[in-house]
Amino acid sequence: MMHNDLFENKDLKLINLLPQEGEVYYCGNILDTVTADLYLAQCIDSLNWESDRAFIYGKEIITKRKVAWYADKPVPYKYSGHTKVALIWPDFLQEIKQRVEHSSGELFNSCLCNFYSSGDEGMSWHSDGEKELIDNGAIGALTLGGERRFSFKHKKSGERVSLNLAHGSLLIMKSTTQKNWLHSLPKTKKNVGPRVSLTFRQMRM
Ligand SMILES: O=C(O)CCC(=O)C(=O)O
Ligand SMILES: [Fe+2]
Repeated sequence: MMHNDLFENKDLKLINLLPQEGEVYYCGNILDTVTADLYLAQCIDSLNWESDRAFIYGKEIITKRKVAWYADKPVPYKYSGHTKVALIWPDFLQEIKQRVEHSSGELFNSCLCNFYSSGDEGMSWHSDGEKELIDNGAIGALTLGGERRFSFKHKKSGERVSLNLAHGSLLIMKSTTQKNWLHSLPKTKKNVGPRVSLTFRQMRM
């Protein structure tokens, strides 16, 4: 049995962490530690990790963070100014997707996977509003590995909201969150272990 099912367990009401113009829910752990450890090892060993390329002030850089992208079909997807083609789900990733769908009450057809090998890697302020994504579609982000801080910043007011993302936990961003808020995974000097995030998405396809 999973404990934090958003919609199955009517007693457990999740609170919207954003004060305005968006919806973010932290479900806490949806996987027990043993399962989360196993999935982390499988992700690190068998996902098709590649360095990401990004444009910073017009200059192309290769990120230390690695990414891999999976979907129901081999659809092209523009990310950081580059076009990638999605790979088809390995069985264990499909299994994780079903758990995330069950806990969030949402359906997903793609997943951008991120691998941060240490606290020296992070993700700077951005929102996930690519045109390939369904407008106001939900994103379900499962964390595996080292606990990290995650922050939101309102695009106009600069107002901030932060939380920690635990091993095996699920964060849901939905509604107008991407339109009105930026998010980031700050680097940290703390000695944190490797972290994988599986960000399940709803694409037009
Ligand atoms: O690693 C995370 O938790 C967030 C990653 C993220 O924001 C993204 O993939 O767009
Ligand atoms: Fe993001």
